[in-house]
Amino acid sequence: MIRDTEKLIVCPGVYDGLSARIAHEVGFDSLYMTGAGTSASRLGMADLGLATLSDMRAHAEMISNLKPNGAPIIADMDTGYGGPMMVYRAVCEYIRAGVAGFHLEDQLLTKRCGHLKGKEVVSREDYYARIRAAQAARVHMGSDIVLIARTDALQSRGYDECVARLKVARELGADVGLLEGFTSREQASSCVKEFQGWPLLLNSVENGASPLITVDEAREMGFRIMIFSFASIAPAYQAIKATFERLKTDGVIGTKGEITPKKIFDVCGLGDLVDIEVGSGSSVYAKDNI
Ligand SMILES: C[C@](O)(C(=O)O)[C@H](CC(=O)O)C(=O)O
Repeated sequence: MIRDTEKLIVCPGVYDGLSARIAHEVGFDSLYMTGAGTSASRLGMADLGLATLSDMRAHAEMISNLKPNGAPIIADMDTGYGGPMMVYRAVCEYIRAGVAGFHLEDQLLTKRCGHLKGKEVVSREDYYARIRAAQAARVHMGSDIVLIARTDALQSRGYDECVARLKVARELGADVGLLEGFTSREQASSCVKEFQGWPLLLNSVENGASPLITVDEAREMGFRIMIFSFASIAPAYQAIKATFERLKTDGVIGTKGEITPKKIFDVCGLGDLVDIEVGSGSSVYAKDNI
């Protein structure tokens, strides 16, 4: 998609099957599987490098295959989960899982969310080794999976170091760049100019380390992909907590009447599943009997 359009691709962050289904229901062209959200939903753990390749790959595979041939999924690949061999393996696994694009960063394996303090990055050479391994994997697999080079060096090493790292990542074959945690709009805008002709991705984390930049502003600046990492996990937290509090105090959940169990199952593909069953000649799940 990034190779076929000049438009800004807007990806809501999804963290589980239901949030991915809701993104499909609303009709987004592309989705982002957040690592922070995967860690929270799959492990119940903070985004501190605890999710393994197996956790991430399994989650990405489930989300990517909810709608085969549907909106492509960009998935977080964190640090690549080890040295170059492991990065190579991670990319091969994401390709087999049906992921359309992934971002690979330069934080230490003991990483943390890009919007926390105290981030450290590996040396330039170690980072480039990760990018080379990722590039080799997709070449060997004959895959067009999109390689997004991310740097988290801004906090500890400054803007110029980020630009230097991304320039080499571009030379090594990365399709897209991601400078994590811009501290101002001016910085975000000048970064796009710096890399004119090479697509940049903007990670929007409301209430995170960066100023709020709207989709229109990002488009105006020239970003080509925008992900909203917390677009489902933050509102889910808010809504679930408010509901649980109501349950505790009032003894009811209080959901609107139209939110029936069937409504939720419809969002989760009930119609398509029944079509498969009926089309196969079975009447167990007939349309008028469910
Ligand atoms: C983009 C990110 O990698 C994610 O997991 O969604 C996180 C988001 C976050 O935790 O704020 C990141 O920016 O590191």
